Amino acid sequence: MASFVDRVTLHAVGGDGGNGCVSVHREKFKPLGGPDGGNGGDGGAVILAVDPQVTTLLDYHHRPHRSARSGTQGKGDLRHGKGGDDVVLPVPSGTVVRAADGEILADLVGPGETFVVASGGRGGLGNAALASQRRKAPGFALLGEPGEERDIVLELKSVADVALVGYPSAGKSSLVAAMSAARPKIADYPFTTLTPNLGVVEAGSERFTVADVPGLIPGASEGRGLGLEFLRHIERCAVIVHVIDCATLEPRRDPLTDLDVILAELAAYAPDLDIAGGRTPLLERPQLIALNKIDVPEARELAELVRPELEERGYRVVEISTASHEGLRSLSFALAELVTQARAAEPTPVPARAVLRPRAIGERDFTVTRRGGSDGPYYEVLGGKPERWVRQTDFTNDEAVGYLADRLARLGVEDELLKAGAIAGDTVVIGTDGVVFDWEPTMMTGPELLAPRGTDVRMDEPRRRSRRERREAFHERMDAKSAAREELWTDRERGVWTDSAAEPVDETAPADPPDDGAR
Ligand SMILES: Nc1nc2c(ncn2[C@@H]2O[C@H](COP(=O)(O)OP(=O)(O)OP(=O)(O)O)[C@@H](O)[C@H]2O)c(=O)[nH]1
Ligand SMILES: [Mg+2]
Repeated sequence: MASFVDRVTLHAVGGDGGNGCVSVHREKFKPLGGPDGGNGGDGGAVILAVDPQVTTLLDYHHRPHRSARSGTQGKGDLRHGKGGDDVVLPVPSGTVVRAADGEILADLVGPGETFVVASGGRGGLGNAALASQRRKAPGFALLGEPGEERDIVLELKSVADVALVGYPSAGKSSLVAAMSAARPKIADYPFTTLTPNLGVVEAGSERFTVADVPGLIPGASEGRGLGLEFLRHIERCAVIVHVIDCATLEPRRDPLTDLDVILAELAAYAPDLDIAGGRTPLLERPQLIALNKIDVPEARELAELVRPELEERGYRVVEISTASHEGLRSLSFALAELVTQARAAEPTPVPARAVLRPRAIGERDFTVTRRGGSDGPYYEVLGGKPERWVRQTDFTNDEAVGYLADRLARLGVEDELLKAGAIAGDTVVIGTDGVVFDWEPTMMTGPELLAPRGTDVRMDEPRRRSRRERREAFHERMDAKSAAREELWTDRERGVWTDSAAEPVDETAPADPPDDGAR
């Protein structure tokens, strides 16, 4: 028996970005040729795309690891690296993408819908691209970033207007085959159908899709007989048709009990409320009963027997035979009517798309947090740019490390570190992967540490004091001087004379702190 697959875990890895190149132009009689290292190519991404031709996730069950190619390195003479090609994985419409923890990342409904599972790393800039007025010949290049790596769960929830539900072998697949051009597998053993078969039905001017859900058995809502997997497919269908086998010879089964069993299962199943079309409880959707196999005489008798009772319960009942095609016409017109009503009630029964979470962290922002570690406090810097820049840095190259420091300072990371209370020598961790630094502020002199970057207390003109203030200061100095002198004389009289007392107060002390070579 083929394995039942409409839920798979996919491991996707984006391609790495190629490294930038460090190179200097060489030409005869041109000694200073300038930098000409090319950029690395970007890595390819792994992308899911809805493809109407694809109906199952079976491929990903067989090959769950998918990765895109890396970009190549830049080369001298301004040759840029080649980008890695994206890997586009076709998935059926109705594929729900979840993170490993179950959170819904995307709901892919309708052709052309895409979702980037793992983006490729950016290529690093070569030294030509890093050259600027200030830095004419960079002796370094940026590293390519590693590609993103992500595990996701793909789940197929079929998208159709009508879902056919019922016991195994009730004739659901036969009905799809009889009403549409679809040719599903039909056999007289239970669970022939493992993934839904989709067919397009035309009734007059109406067109709608019908899906046969794999057979349901008692306990399906608790997971018996893969029931939960099967029930999932009904979530998005607007109309439900109960296909009931009137010719079954199994003991303890008759149309009425069969219906009750299935209804109980549908009632017990609580669908996801966060996907497209999953908002109405299953049993509140329009339903119709198809009593099947009336080409068998006993079945026709039974159908006629139970029909009034079902109608009494409020159901619309159609007697059909997928073998003789009896009743199929009236069934498809009845369905067309229900589908039209459902579409009118909810203008978009299947919303084109619901990507429920926008992509990752904002690029501009970063945070600096002081944390207590086992060996003393450290400062954690998180944010798209700082983390990316660290990944791009070749730490064996001092110039590259200096460039990183400049970039971080320009972004304001140093200011924030100062504000958070960091001092030189403190441990700074950038990114969740934890690249650890002993922080050395780019300028190490005193005043800069006391004031934010770009402001230097030494540059601040001291305020010119008012005449009164100056006079007061003068008097203060004079008072101090005479007091000191008096003290000196009294000390002399007592016969104590010390060198230090000889210089009581330095009158010439400037108002500003002395420039004692702090630079
Ligand atoms: N006589 C008769 N046999 C039918 C009719 N419809 C289906 N069958 C038979 O019933 C058996 C089961 O049919 P399927 O269409 O595979 O049933 P199913 O409901 O899709 O079954 P699962 O996929 O196992 O859930 C097959 O042997 C069919 O030939 C009918 O109208 N009359
Ligand atoms: Mg079937």
